[in-house]
Amino acid sequence: MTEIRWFDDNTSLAPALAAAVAEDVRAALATDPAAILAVSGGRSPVPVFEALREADLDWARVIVTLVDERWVPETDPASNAALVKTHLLQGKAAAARFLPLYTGDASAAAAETRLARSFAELPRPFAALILGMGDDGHTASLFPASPNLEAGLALGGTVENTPPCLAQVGAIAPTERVSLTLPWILDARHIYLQFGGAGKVEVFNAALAGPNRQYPVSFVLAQTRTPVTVFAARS
Ligand SMILES: O=C(O)[C@H](O)[C@@H](O)[C@H](O)[C@H](O)COP(=O)(O)O
Repeated sequence: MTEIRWFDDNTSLAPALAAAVAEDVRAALATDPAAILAVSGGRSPVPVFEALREADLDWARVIVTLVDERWVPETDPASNAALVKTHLLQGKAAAARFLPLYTGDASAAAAETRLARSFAELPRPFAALILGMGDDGHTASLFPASPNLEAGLALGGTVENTPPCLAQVGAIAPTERVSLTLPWILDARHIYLQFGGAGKVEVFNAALAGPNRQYPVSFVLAQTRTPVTVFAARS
């Protein structure tokens, strides 16, 4: 269920990934009143966002949300919401509705119930979901160092018995994060995993070997429920 598409660099990868995601959203809008797109933060998605925002879609029927968030307000440079608003929700895509994860609660843990209510109202599944991957094999904010990684992976869990969002603390000091849990990540018609650089290629190959808590992304690659297309840049 995992296809791998190789590119020389992120510059050549970005338009191809944007086109694939746009096609998934378009297909969802052809049958459903709204399409939900979940995206990751970090540096890699920026050129993808800037290509995707120009896609000819009925953006007014698209809901964009995040796969994870650092627990900071949008005024903070670490905010994924700010990244998405700056690079994706511009131009044609400005018409989309945005569902942030940062709620202003004192902590991500305090916001979990509120976030569960927001996600319960979303039509499912996600039309498309874009994941990144860190040098340590993390994806979303499911870090090997997270003390509650097991709760985030919720192996064997379903969207019915697993909260959509869980705080991930202690993984990245000093910022607490909130992450979609794995069952909710997998509740998508199509998952895209994007990464680049020789170091990450090595981590990716290790994660391909099979499910391994040392590389949380491996649980996305090992599952057979949701199609995964990897967009990998060699440099
Ligand atoms: O909030 C985040 O930082 C992301 O969701 C995170 O999981 C990201 O996808 C990876 O860390 C890769 O980040 P880069 O694209 O910057 O390498």
